[in-house]
Amino acid sequence: MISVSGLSFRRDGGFTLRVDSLQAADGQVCALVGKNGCGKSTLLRCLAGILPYEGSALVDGREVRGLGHRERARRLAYLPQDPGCPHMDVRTLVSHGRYATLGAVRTMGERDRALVRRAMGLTGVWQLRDRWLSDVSGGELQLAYIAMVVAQDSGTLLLDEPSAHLDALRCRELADLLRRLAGEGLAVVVATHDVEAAFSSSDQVCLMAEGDVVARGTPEEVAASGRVPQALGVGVERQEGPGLLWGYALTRT
Ligand SMILES: Nc1ncnc2c1ncn2[C@@H]1O[C@H](COP(=O)(O)OP(=O)(O)OP(=O)(O)O)[C@@H](O)[C@H]1O
Repeated sequence: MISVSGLSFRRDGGFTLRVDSLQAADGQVCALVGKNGCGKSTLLRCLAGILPYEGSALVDGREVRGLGHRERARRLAYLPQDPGCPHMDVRTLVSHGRYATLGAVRTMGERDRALVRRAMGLTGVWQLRDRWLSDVSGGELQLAYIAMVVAQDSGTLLLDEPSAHLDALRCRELADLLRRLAGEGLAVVVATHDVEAAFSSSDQVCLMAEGDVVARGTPEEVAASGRVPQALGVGVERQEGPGLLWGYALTRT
């Protein structure tokens, strides 16, 4: 669980992130949405303990910046926007999700191997497990990274643009996976430009603009807030009917 109060972070260039209050409860998916440069990644990096924020960001009631590396990895799994393409195969990358919790010898036990297998199964990369990362597609690489943070088996997932390279069907499958993980008790915070998915498949939407949270609540509340067109440059509208992929669609403002 994540609980933010009075958090701020100021960059040298003048950008300031200000989040008065934000809760991401266990069992819930919280989506951060907003235009390029509004501060989604900056907020996630603060929550991950990477940026030196002021104010408070608690994970499971403990201040993030005060946590040691292992304790943080046990409680939080963070997937950055562009994690890179290291020289290793898919299975090794996914296994990295376990490393922070291994002992000094760094040997995986049966539970670790089971978590890695399960994460590869859930994300659909099991059949790619022996492929080099340089030899998989952009979307497959993205899924391998998602498997890595799922394998970490922490209570909170912080995901920065996890659907960025995924095709339309896999975006839907990812949304279902995040819901499933939340159903298992995880708190999931996801920064995304997939606005339809964010509104259709999250418990809470956090709408950001220029470093501020301008609306926060259930998708229905945020959609009805009147703040979406200015913050996103597009509107969102509930849609109903058989065969639709998402419950919300984008509209022109
Ligand atoms: N390393 C950095 N040094 C200086 N300024 C930065 C750095 N990273 C981001 N910024 C600036 O901080 C602001 C917020 O950036 P951030 O990456 O948090 O936005 P974002 O909402 O995640 O954007 P996007 O949707 O494009 O990924 C922007 O003005 C950006 O230019």
